[in-house]
Amino acid sequence: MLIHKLYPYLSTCFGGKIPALHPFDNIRIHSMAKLNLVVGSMLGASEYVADHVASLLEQAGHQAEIHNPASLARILSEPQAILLVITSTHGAGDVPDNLQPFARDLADQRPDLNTLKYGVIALGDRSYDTFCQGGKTLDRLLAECGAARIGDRLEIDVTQHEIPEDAAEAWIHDWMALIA
Ligand SMILES: Cc1cc2nc3c(=O)[nH]c(=O)nc-3n(C[C@H](O)[C@H](O)[C@H](O)COP(=O)(O)O)c2cc1C
Repeated sequence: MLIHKLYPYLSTCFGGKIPALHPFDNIRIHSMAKLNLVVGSMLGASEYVADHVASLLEQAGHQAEIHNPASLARILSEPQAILLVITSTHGAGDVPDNLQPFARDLADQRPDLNTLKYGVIALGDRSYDTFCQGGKTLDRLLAECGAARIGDRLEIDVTQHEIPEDAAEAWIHDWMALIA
């Protein structure tokens, strides 16, 4: 707020050519969010991405909690929190084993998720016909239950990104602007 104290003096020095300041011009206002990061991983790559994304979210002032394995009941208990699914694909387009109970409960229970907002980071290998199918399946299930996706789904081709965290980092900065 020092600039506001100095404004009359500076304005005089520069012949009154400094534009008037709004009292809140030097205060950045953005809201902080609680995010639940739900992880699907067999070999660890998606877990590394989740850890990295969680620390970037926290550096930006948000609250990030990693759920691995995730419980649908626990996620439903915080409908105001934003859900971020970070999952790979295994088998022939399958959701990783640790995320299967969550996906199965969503498919069976079909909860009303009209107030839930979510994002998806999908890891996969483009040489499979079922590229990123795990992430696509979670995306479809959440949308079918009425949840609203924020931004586009990120699909990381691990054959093109030796360090998937780098692709996630580039994406999360834009995505954070959408949740602020
Ligand atoms: C046995 C096996 C099956 C896979 N099946 C698919 C697939 O169907 N679609 C796809 O996009 N990627 C597939 N992948 C690639 C993985 O999704 C990719 O390696 C990912 O980085 C693994 O992440 P994770 O370590 O978090 O499990 C498969 C990988 C393995 C080892």
